[in-house]
Amino acid sequence: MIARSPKTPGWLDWYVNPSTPDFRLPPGTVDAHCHVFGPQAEFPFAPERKYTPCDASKDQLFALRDHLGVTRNVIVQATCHGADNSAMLDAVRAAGGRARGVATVRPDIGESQLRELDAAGVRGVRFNFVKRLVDASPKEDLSTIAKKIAPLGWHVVLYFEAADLPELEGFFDTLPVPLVIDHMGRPDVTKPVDGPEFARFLDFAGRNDVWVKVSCPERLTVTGPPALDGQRHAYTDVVPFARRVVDEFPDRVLWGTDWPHPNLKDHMPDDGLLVDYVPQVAATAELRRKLLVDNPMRLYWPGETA
Ligand SMILES: O=C(O)c1cc(C(=O)O)oc(=O)c1
Repeated sequence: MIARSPKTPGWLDWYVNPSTPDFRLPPGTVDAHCHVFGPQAEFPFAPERKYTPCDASKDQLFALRDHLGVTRNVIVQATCHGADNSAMLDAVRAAGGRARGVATVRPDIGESQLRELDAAGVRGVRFNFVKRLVDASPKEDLSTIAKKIAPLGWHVVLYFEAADLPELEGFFDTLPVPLVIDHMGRPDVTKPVDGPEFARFLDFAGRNDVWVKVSCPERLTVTGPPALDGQRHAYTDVVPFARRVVDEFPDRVLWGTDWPHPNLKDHMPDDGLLVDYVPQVAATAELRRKLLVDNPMRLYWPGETA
């Protein structure tokens, strides 16, 4: 019997019964950033984790996928599972080709283990620099991992805060694989969209083989509103930032729900509203097709048709 840990105080569970979005996702849409948590009784959380979440199982993720009209998922290893990828892999395998995974691995991982992950559907590893989520990994270890995954054609998913980009950028430039940036590099949306901090991010994102997820308006918003109670156009302060990224890099942007939304303390988004956010940031049908279908297919299912 596995001892169950209580949730982190103040933890908000994912939104039950999300609304049906007004915006209909195009067929073949990929939710390119979501997670599973446990269930804890089957897949215990890592001892080194910084939070203990609620359970968020693969079946609950697949139910959300079907409700929203999503076709495929990219399931990103959540930090609460450390480098034990079992829950993520179990979900990817169960999706029968309709999911890919992004793993967390240690630098001593062997080639055969990497090949096993690849066969299961993993296409990248995640490097996390957000201090409230992980203890810092030595850069040499991350470089070792990047070198090991390069022959598989994988990429590195980077999660960092905008304020840390100047210090990290030089290191990112040394990584020999495509880079995928979580949550738009977490801009401070109280700063101007044409100000120096976001300009620096756009400059970095403009390099070859850098992809950007225009995800997590619910996490980046300052003014909100939380957009419950029938509001359909939520998170308006984040829209100009995401729109700018979509307009500048239409062929290298990705969208995801971030379900089950770890560590949100003030409100839990209705995932239906996160779908209705899409047409606000991708203004034309062509931009939306690239963001939702063509780009993630090229990165995660190359050679397959949506
Ligand atoms: O901002 C966060 O708290 C967060 C955490 C995790 C994780 O714990 O893996 O993933 C995310 O995409 C976002």
